[in-house]
Amino acid sequence: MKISLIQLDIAFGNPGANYAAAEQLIRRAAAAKPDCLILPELWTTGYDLTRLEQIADPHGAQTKAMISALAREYSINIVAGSVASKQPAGITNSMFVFNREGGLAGEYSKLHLFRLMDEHLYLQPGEAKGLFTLDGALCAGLICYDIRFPEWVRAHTALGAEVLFVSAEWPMPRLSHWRALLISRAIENQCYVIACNRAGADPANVFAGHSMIIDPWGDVIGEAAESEMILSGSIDLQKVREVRQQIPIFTDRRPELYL
Ligand SMILES: O=C(O)CCC(=O)C(=O)O
Repeated sequence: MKISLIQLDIAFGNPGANYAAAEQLIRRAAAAKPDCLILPELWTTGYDLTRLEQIADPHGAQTKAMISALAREYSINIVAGSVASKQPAGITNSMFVFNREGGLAGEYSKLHLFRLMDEHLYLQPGEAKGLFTLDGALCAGLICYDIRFPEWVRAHTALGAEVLFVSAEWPMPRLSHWRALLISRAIENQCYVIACNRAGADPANVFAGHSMIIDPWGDVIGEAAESEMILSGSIDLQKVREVRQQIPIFTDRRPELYL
């Protein structure tokens, strides 16, 4: 499975510019015929939280229409990062996943809102897991701060997820945490981690880039620099099965004693 990560530099509070830039990069990445693309977190608005009421995508409709059409046109799977999606009960930070036919394969709303960046004041948290299937592989979607919660990640891999797709707007000052947390999640869950961060800066933060592809042994098989770019790499699900057989942690774990 060939994956491309679109490490977009997001225009602050400007959905029009971001839809156009993302479409251009998706078309460029799709020309190389990957099996799957992934975008970063909140890629239509960035962290312009105080204006989300005006700029969030109602029901994610514009995002879904654009990504579904591109997935179908190129016959690729697209993990559409996350966008601010305006629902009757509030605004969620939601990931939409489309399959090669352009059908909605999954939907996940960020469960852990990041207080340090005031997310809890403007967003409603999700309440459900982010499992979905792409080309027969069971995958999980996670959003940024979620990777600091190993028990949440395990809730997905204990059900069989073999690939974790992480979309993020992770700031530069904690780049060392980003790398260590992602590598740890890959090692302890013996799965692939495909983590797409944004590039660039907004009025409050400089973001780290460094999108990563990590294999089930914890080896980094691809890592972006800081600026806007497309990172590509291949994953082989057989490797997940081999590592899980070699060190059978899912057989040896004793969850009944962990509470
Ligand atoms: O956990 C962190 O350090 C960064 C999290 C974050 O930026 C986010 O969830 O948006």
